[in-house]
Amino acid sequence: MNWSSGAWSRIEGIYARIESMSFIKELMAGTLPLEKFQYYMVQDAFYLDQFGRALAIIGARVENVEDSLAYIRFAEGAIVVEKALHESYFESFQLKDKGQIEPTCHHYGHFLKSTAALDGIEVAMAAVLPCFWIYKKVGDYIYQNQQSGNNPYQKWIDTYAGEEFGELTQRAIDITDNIARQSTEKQQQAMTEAFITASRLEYEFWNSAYSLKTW
Ligand SMILES: Cc1ncc(CO)c(N)n1
Repeated sequence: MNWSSGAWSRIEGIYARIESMSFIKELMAGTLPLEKFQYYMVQDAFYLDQFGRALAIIGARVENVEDSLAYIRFAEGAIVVEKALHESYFESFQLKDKGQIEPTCHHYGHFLKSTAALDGIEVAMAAVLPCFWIYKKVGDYIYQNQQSGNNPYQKWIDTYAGEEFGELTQRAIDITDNIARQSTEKQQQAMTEAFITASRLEYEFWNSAYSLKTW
């Protein structure tokens, strides 16, 4: 069995809780209060900056040149492509100022950056994987189950349910599985721990937006 299949089986409970979160249900129905989506967008702009940097660090550290290129491209994608999505949202939802980074985003972003910089490269890859994989799953879940054809958050849904994001996700899974095959049992366990932590933080990220959590 691939490392990723075993790791995903460890977060099935967390993932099931994500699908049933109020934030996700209301995003899918298009009824999520604008204030909560705005909070999410502002925090996600801070998040993507940190995620992009974590990916760039992995790209710089990984030995295989093809893998290095893949992570450098993921970093570019996180910063450029998603920023464009945010900028259009900042415009259409009248978000003027950048706001400030709140506790959950701060925690998650710094977890990713410190793991990418200081832990083994295999652990760093495992830590960033839920960012791809959970969003892909959630994007597909919403896309397949939504009822209303007139959703103000449709662009967000289409980005993550789209084929392009699916391809990036699969590439990240494959590279991480490949690294896992070259790792010891102990390293693989550390990978799984980091994968679980990041998945918990994905849950908390949406949860904090729903409750508008501040310092
Ligand atoms: C919190 C979070 N995780 C993952 C993604 C997808 O890259 C995102 N935009 N935001």
